[in-house]
Amino acid sequence: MVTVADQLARVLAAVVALPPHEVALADAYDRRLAADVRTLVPIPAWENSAMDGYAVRYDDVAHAGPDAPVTLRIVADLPAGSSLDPALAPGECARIMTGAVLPTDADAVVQLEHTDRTDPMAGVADTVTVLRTVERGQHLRGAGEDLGVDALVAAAGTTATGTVLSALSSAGHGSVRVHPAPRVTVISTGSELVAPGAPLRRGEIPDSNSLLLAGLVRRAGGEVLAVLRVPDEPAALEAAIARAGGSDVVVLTGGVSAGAYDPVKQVFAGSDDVRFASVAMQPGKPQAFGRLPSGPLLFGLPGNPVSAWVSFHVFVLPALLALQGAPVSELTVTPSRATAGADWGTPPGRTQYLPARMTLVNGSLVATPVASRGSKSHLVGSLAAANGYAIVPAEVDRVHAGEVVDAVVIGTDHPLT
Ligand SMILES: Nc1nc2c(c(=O)[nH]1)N[C@H]1C(S)=C(S)[C@@H](COP(=O)(O)OP(=O)(O)OC[C@H]3O[C@@H](n4cnc5c(N)ncnc54)[C@H](O)[C@@H]3O)O[C@H]1N2
Ligand code: MOO
Repeated sequence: MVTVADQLARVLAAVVALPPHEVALADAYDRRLAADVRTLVPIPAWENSAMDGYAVRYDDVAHAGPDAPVTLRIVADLPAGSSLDPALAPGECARIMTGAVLPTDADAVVQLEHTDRTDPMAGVADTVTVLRTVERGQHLRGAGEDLGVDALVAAAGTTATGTVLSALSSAGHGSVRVHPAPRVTVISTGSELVAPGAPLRRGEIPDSNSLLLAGLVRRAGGEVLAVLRVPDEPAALEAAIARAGGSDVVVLTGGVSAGAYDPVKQVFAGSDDVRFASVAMQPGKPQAFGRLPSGPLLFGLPGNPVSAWVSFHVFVLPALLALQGAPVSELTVTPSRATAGADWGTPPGRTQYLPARMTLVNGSLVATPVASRGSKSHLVGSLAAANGYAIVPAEVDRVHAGEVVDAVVIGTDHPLT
């Protein structure tokens, strides 16, 4: 048997990030940046007002107060977006709105509540009386006070969230180079599989892996090109694989162990392209991985649903992230320490990946098996409650409630509570 680390190393050695392309910011959501992005314009772009009020010369209002009101002549009105730069002589000011560029001659803003013109809808008067003094520079937002020109906004590998894209747009960018979404074909093999909801004849079961894997692929940033279901016949599998030629990744389930009708084994027997491995993990022992001559990476995951779920997180997810340009540091998860919420048994000689409900109890992580029968690979019903998994070393025979274990929070399925 090979170790999980060796199998993952084999997978990652075969993956290079997909070639980047330039897309409009609005089309970049959830993609990874292909290069560091720096500011083209400062943020803020202009020195501007933080308040609705009056742009003044500080010296005019330095001594203003309730007992010493200062009346100024209003010579301009500056809404946000105005390109005007009115000259202000001593005793003059401009009405200004939040976000409008400060006139070159002004060096402070008096908010309108501190004048006798408190009604913003009343139109611009000829004069305004300032009833309170300000600091020099008060209510100004300096050009570049957040980020100057040529400052780093987001590093290569960052995911383009709405937050990141808003920063890139503010930095003067309209488009950005990103790695595309990996295109993935999901293939379920098994003559026992029928469409969800179809009545079951003796021996048949619903094909649940198709939905499982298509969902996980999308969550991981992949684009699901096709979801195919094929019987345990090599010719049918070969036809499905031929259809998947335009994909970056093919994820197959089933047919990778020792069964008499396991088509994946039959199709790739003796192939240099796709290799089979017994990995020292439970679930997830039988694995196939390689690159098809037509280009796509191929993952042959065990058909048992929990095995497929675990195998996805351990091997396919890191590959999908690497294809999208995620930094190396994100490709291997560093488990958290969690307290076991119950006793459970573990398999001999294999690292256990136990689907768990992760919760926070008094601020500390607790990992509780989602199935009373532990990590058995067919327990697909209880998998719906999992939001993480515990990782138990091969040499541990049994986990007792209260012991500390390694665990990974997947998090997005059920928030930690
Ligand atoms: N003699 C041996 N038998 C098995 C071994 C072994 O080493 N020697 N390994 C066992 C382990 S461990 C696993 S895991 C499974 C993996 O089997 P396969 O990948 O060949 O998968 P299948 O036999 O096709 O199916 C296994 C199981 O999963 C169900 N299944 C398959 N596809 C789906 C699907 N799309 N949706 C829902 N359920 C699915 C299938 O009906 C089987 O019950 O092999 C063990 N056997
Ligand atoms: O390794 Mo299998 O994946 O135990 O069920």
